Amino acid sequence: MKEKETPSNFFTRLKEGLSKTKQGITEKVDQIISQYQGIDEELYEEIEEVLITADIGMETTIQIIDNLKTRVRKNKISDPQELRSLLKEVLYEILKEDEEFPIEDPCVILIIGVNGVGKTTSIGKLAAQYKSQGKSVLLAAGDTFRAAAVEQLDIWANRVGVDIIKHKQGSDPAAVIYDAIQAAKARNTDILICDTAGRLHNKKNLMNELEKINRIISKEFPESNRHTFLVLDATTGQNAISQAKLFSEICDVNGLILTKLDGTSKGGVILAIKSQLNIPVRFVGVGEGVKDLQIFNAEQFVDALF
Ligand SMILES: Nc1nc2c(ncn2[C@@H]2O[C@H](COP(=O)(O)OP(=O)(O)OP(=O)(O)O)[C@@H](O)[C@H]2O)c(=O)[nH]1
Repeated sequence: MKEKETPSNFFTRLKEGLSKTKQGITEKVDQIISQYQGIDEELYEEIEEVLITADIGMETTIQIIDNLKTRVRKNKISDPQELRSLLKEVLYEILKEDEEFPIEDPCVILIIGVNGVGKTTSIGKLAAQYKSQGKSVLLAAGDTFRAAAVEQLDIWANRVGVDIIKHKQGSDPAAVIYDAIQAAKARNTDILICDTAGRLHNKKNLMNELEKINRIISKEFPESNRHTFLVLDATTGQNAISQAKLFSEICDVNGLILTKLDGTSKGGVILAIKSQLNIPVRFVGVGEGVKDLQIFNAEQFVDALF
């Protein structure tokens, strides 16, 4: 029997996916707190160490500790046990979303990111989600560089039951996007999701390629709503931040998909990403299953951690 998707099993999957990050942050903080009778500088230092080792990064950790201290002072708190809920508040403040995130049809979503971060899988999962919401979805196999990329996307298209526009390996990605746009317009497709190659070591080429693709979308599909989502692999920790910085220099990234949060204790990197780069996290990947890509919700995320 097919499992029915309810908010509670959605949250359970998020919670399970974040269990290692929880062990690395919250459970360690709990252990430390339990050893203290009062709040002093040593306690803050121990918490600071936990946050840094959980890949939250120095800058963001300092910000968190400062906020924590301010709240302790303001609320005249002396019991270390109360630090827990204050820390939860501080993390929520960093992660909370203030923008709405509408996907209005027709829409073109460009998926960018280096190889192996989970681009193809995320495209498949997104396609499945939108399809289940009754949207028509078309995929464009714009990663013509890597041998198996088109094949992999094709497998996802079949699995999900959506159409795909593909050319031979080595062909011009911009030509694939051009054809996909014509097909999307002719078929009245709601959402066109485009894969791209992630050759970050060749920054100039990548920049040219993305510029060309963007020019084609602007010219051929000006009426479309556009999103560029950068896919980052949470298991790479601080490396994910460098990738985000580099990609934002190359093009306008207006959303992040943070994958593989399950199986890593480095999920704290999401806090560094949110506070250091001004790019909203839109989706989080918490498993390999088709339903394991969730719209990011700060409140749920923090609840799952505590
Ligand atoms: N555990 C887990 N695995 C994931 C998640 N997202 C993707 N993966 C796995 O990560 C691996 C790489 O994913 P791909 O989608 O092939 O990555 P890609 O970025 O498209 O890579 P290239 O096609 O090489 O550019 C696959 O084995 C996926 O199943 C996730 O959220 N959790």
